[in-house]
Amino acid sequence: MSDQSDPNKPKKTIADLFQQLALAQEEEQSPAAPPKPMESYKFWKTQPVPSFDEKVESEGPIDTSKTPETVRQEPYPIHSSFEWTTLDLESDHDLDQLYELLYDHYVEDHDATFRFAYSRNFFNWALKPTGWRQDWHIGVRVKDTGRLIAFISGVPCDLTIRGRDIKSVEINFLCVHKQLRSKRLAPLLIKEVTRRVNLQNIWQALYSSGTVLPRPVSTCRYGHRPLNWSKLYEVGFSSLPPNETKASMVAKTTLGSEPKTKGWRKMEEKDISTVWKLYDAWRDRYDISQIMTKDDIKHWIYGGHQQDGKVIHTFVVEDEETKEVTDYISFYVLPFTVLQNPKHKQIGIAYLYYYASTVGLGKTNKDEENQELLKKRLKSLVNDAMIEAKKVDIDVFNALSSQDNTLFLDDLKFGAGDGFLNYYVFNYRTSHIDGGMDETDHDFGKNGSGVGVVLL
Ligand SMILES: CCCCCCCCCCCCCC(=O)SCCNC(=O)CCNC(=O)[C@H](O)C(C)(C)COP(=O)(O)OP(=O)(O)OC[C@H]1O[C@@H](n2cnc3c(N)ncnc32)[C@H](O)[C@@H]1OP(=O)(O)O
Repeated sequence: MSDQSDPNKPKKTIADLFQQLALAQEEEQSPAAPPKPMESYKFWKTQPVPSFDEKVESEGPIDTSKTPETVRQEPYPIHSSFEWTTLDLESDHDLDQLYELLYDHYVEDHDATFRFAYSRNFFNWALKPTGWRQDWHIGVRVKDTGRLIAFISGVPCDLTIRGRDIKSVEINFLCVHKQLRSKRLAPLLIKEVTRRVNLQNIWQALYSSGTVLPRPVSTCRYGHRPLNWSKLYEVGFSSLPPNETKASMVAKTTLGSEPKTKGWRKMEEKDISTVWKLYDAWRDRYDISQIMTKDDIKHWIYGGHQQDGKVIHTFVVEDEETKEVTDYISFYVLPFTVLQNPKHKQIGIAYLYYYASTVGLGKTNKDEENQELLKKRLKSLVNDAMIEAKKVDIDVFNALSSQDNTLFLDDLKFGAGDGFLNYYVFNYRTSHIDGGMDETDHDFGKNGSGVGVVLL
């Protein structure tokens, strides 16, 4: 039953829900505290990752001994009732099976009121960027029935970490059917994707998880900004804080109806080169960032062929005199399906994606005067992006404490989430990167972060 039908049941907060959904964690935990000693990580202690207490003397790859020729050439052995499969995301059959697996088994809230509503466009965007490889869309099927019961994916994602360029992949959508949990299938999937990536002479990978594993390079916190408070309240997604009324909450969260930044418009194909230049210069601000080619910008930020505006929405600011693009900002959309609610079927969710502004170019967050200007600029860009999000039926706008987001999260009324998102780099040693939280590790910091990558 949904919260809606039981007036005595406390409503979830947005933070609770995302903690359960996106971060797949049971309870709030301090990002600093490993949940178990290194020795208990039966799988991870065998992998080239730093242990929790290891001091970083010099940054760089951990295991450099292998070559594609010395990598195992055949898939790892798997239980006789299962078989490896490579998903063909061009085929409706495989796309449907992936959708069903993730819909039922990826992440859901505890009383199953909300589910991620993955779309074909979303998979095409997330899993088929420039240079994608079908053999990195790895599934496990039941041999007799062909049913898909597990999945893991890799996509190309070259990185710069503290000035050093690293050929790499991003690993995501690791999922095992609920009835097959705790049977060590996850380590098998991870080893198999590692093997297939290594065969391409790539030895590093970026991934994120709500789960604490050895050892995060950084940890960020989610912020959630209601855009349609009444609807969030009606579906049991938001609670009414003490000393507030429904009307006061609506008033507090209402945005203007039109963007205010002068020269604001939707990104067009002709902007790709300029946005690319902005992206590339901007990422110098961060300790870890993704290297993007012009084609990557076309796919990830412009949205490639998906110009129906369903997944990625990007806006630019064009200087009214020079006609130069000076800023861009983007968000992607991944809604929730609402189950068992008489009034609402879906909640629109947006996630802040990449942005850049000439205001911060060539500057660091040590430059106090520029930080003030940048803060003002980002507040106006994000505010306008949220107005655009509202226009496409987004009900809640999410942003992490990564990038320079802490310059606006509090002022733009993002509430801090309860969960943390940990970032990892496989087979690479690097000292901790600032995740945008303050010294208590619980509130947003004030001066940006070192994390310039956004993972889906
Ligand atoms: C160079 C190329 C390298 C490429 C690879 C880079 C690494 C990529 C790494 C993957 C990045 C994924 C990024 C995302 O997609 S993060 C999203 C993860 N998915 C979900 O949360 C969906 C719901 N949950 C599930 O489907 C399952 O619970 C999963 C599949 C998560 C675990 O299945 P299960 O519950 O049935 O467990 P098991 O018995 O098979 O295995 C237990 C072992 O697995 C370790 N475990 C648990 N959760 C995670 C996790 N999120 N990342 C890495 N390891 C994880 C765990 O500590 C234990 O190891 P150890 O404690 O004994 O040591």
